[in-house]
Amino acid sequence: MIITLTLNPAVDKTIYLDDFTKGTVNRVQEVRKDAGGKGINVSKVVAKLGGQTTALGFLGGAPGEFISTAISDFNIKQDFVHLDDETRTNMKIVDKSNREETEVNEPGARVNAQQLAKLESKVLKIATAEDSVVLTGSLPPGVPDDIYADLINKLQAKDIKVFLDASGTALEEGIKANPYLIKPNISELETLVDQELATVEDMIAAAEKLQEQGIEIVVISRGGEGSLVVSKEGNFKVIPPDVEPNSTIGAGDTLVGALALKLEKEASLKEALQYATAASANSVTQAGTQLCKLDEVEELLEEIEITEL
Ligand SMILES: Nc1ncnc2c1ncn2[C@@H]1O[C@H](COP(=O)(O)OP(=O)(O)O)[C@@H](O)[C@H]1O
Ligand SMILES: O=P(O)(O)OC[C@H]1O[C@](O)(COP(=O)(O)O)[C@@H](O)[C@@H]1O
Repeated sequence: MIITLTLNPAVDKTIYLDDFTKGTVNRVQEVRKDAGGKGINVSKVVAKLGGQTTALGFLGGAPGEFISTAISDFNIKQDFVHLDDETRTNMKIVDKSNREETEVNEPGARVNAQQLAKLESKVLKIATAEDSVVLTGSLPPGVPDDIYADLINKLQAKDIKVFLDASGTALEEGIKANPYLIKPNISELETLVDQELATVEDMIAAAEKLQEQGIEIVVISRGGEGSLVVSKEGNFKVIPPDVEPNSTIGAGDTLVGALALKLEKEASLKEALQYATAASANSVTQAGTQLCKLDEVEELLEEIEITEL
């Protein structure tokens, strides 16, 4: 089973308008609300692709209830710690005139030490060596920067595979515990290695350093250009098909969720990359944070190009 941990869930409110202009009144044409936050999206992807998943994390107030109800419709098991403060709402602005996306993410509901300890004991109790755990997303106020490193150490001591997708200090601290797989995008990787990465060679070299340190698989996501992957099974360049984008929010979570699902089912890394790239390409064609659809993902499989580097 794929267990996800979302310390900072969000209701994703996506608004669509023409010619979004800062510093003036903008009139919205369409609005949609989705249950979001990185781990919750990963669970949605796993469930949509037919896998078993449990979502853990913190939820609070009416937005928390919205998320809980929405994900129960997706056949996702859930075991959240409830907070007094409200779960955040993140605004996603899609300008239809140029397809530009602007994200405005709130800091999230504050978590205290007792609530964090309760969540930590849940994940350590539920997860077994047959499971993979996905730790992902920003840290809400009150959570220490080394939380992911601490959890990775404890979970990996139980032979559990841990996937980490985070940014900034949470990622920098988290990789010290050498998770099984990380999925930085280019800017996250540049911050991590403190270096501009202009070419594919630079990106691969940066990922190889992380792999030598002990991370088994480094997937560098590159938006519409696909991904570069460094692993013991080889290094790969993966190119998605051209698709008509609607909202790219959640594409990274889709890549991670589909990879976790396929790798758990003992697909080769190359097969898992093909499937996850089809899933994330399909995800960008859907409105808001709806993510992918199984039948449409299967239709895209033959269009994925994978080259061994
Ligand atoms: N415009 C696009 N067309 C096709 N696939 C895309 C597009 N944008 C993103 N993807 C797929 O989604 C993956 C993750 O997207 P990316 O934007 O890099 O992640 P993140 O949202 O984490 O920054 C990419 O590696 C790619 O496979
Ligand atoms: O925890 P963060 O970094 O603020 O990100 C949360 C946001 O990221 C998302 O999970 C989307 O992430 P990706 O576009 O990177 O896949 C949204 O659902 C959510 O609003």
